[in-house]
Order: sequence, then C-alpha cells, then structure tokens
Amino acid sequence: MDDFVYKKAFLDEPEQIAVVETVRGLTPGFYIPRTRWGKAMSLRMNCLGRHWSARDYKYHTVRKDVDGLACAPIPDALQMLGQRAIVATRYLPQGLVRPFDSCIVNWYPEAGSKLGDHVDNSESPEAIASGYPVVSISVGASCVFRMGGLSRTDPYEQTTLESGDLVVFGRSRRLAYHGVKKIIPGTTPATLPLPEPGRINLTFRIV
Ligand SMILES: O=C(O)CCC(=O)C(=O)O
Ligand SMILES: [Fe+2]
Repeated sequence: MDDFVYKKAFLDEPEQIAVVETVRGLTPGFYIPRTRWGKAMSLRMNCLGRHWSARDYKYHTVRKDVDGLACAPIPDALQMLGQRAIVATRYLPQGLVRPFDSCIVNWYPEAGSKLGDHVDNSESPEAIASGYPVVSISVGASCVFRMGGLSRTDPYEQTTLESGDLVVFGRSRRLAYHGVKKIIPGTTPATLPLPEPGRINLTFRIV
C-alpha cells in the first residue's frame, strides 16, 4: 500500500458542518501565527492538545508565543474522526490505532492564504521514527495541495482537496514535503457556517 493515501469524501455534509461548528466554538480560539521574523502567516491557527509555536517550531503546553493560555484539549468528536481516518483508509488495523495528542486547526480565510512546502518534523524523534501517520482532514473551500518526496526537489503530486477530503501520510512518506498552493474561491459549500472563501484543515499528529 502507498504510504500517502488520499480519500475523497471522507466526511459527509452533516459531519463537515459539525467540524466547522466545533472549531469555531473553541476557547481559546484562533489567532494569527507569527514567524520568528515577526511575519504574519496568511492563515489563522488553533492548536489543540499541544501548542505548536511558529516562532520556535516546537510543541508546548501553553500558547507561549500567542497569549500564554493553555491550549484547548482535542474534542472527543474530532479525536474520533482522526482515529477513524486511519481505519477507513486501512492504513493500520483498529488494534494499532493510538490517540493523537495534537490537532492543529488551520483556517485559510482568503484566496491568497497558503502554506509553503514543508516537512512536519517538529515532533519527537521517536514519534517520527515510528512512522505513525499524520491525518489531515479538509473542510470548506477547495485547495490545490501538493505532496512530494523526502527531498524538496523531488517530484510533487498535485491534488485538489475538496470539502470532506482526507489525506493520510506516514511510514516512508512521514517526512515528505507538502504544501497548500492556493485556496480556490467560490468553492466553500453554502451549507457550511464558514465565510467564503474559507478552508479549515485539521492535522492530527502524535508528537
Ligand atoms: O492545510 C493543509 O492541507 C495542510 C496543513 C499542513 O500541512 C500542516 O499544518 O502541517
Ligand atoms: Fe504539514
């Protein structure tokens, strides 16, 4: 089996609505992350379970570079979606599924919002070496997503991620480069309580 799996329509419409309502109702809520150079990222973020700092690229228990508040725990309903993704894609058998300790919620609010090509490597060496997959669930506007290899210059597969789509990557692809090139305006389902062009992505990890 490929270690990068893409599954269309993982979430049905009521589940997509529930995800948006859940993430918009969290306290503490979204913030605009700033890099170590003080530059504002083009998205809003809320880290659940553990806080990932855009300043030092490390995980913390509090939102140290934002407002010092403890981050909200991962709601059970979201944790269940993350774990279900691993079984639904047959990435691992049910008995090997473990709870995620981090769910980063990214909200891309504009057509120009993006996330440059990067590797998810802020996690502990043991977590990365285990090859346990990263689960990424998208809701709202479609985006152009690209997944590459272990070197920045390896070829990339480009995919349009639509509302409800799922991406799972681990094992040999755990440290693969990936990024969000752009948000496609006019694609946010009208039934979602999310201003257009809004895209929400949930990324679950064991850190
Ligand atoms: O928004 C996405 O689809 C990807 C998010 C991502 O790669 C990350 O948060 O590390
Ligand atoms: Fe990532």
